[in-house]
Amino acid sequence: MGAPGQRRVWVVAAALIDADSRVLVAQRPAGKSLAGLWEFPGGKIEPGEAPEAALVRELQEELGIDTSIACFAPLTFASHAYPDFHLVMLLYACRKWSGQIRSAEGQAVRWVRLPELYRLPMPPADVPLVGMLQALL
Ligand SMILES: Nc1nc2c([nH]c(=O)n2[C@@H]2O[C@H](COP(=O)(O)OP(=O)(O)OP(=O)(O)O)[C@@H](O)[C@H]2O)c(=O)[nH]1
Repeated sequence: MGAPGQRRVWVVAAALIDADSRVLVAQRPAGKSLAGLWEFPGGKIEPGEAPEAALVRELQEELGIDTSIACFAPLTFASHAYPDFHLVMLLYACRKWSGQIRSAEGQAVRWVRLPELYRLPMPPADVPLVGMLQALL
């Protein structure tokens, strides 16, 4: 459990799923926390922002795609104590978007099948989420 009074950080992320049941992951860039690990695209919810609105914004900023609230199905969440903050991350499944996926912020992105996702190094908060994704696919 997180220490009492530990900073809580709210994050939204998407498991983008293509027609071949592959999932998109992005690599955290050098210089950031958890650099080199593969994560679901997304980011922090801003104060006063609805989670789904934050996800629409993050997917546009990071991948250049357009989504809407109707595209997101709640999948699962992570609640994980990092040394300096407690992460609560809402993960949505998304099979529908418009526009061509491109890495707008220079992150490496990859489409992976489930067995490969189990092998990729991911942030510790993400590890339990992969099993939930497997149940969906
Ligand atoms: N987008 C995303 N963030 C994740 C995942 N797993 C996970 O632990 N996180 C954490 O959630 C936070 C997301 O913040 P962010 O993406 O908006 O900001 P950031 O890279 O600048 O993070 P930083 O402030 O830690 O450097 C980061 O601390 C990141 O390490 C994930 O699968 N996707």
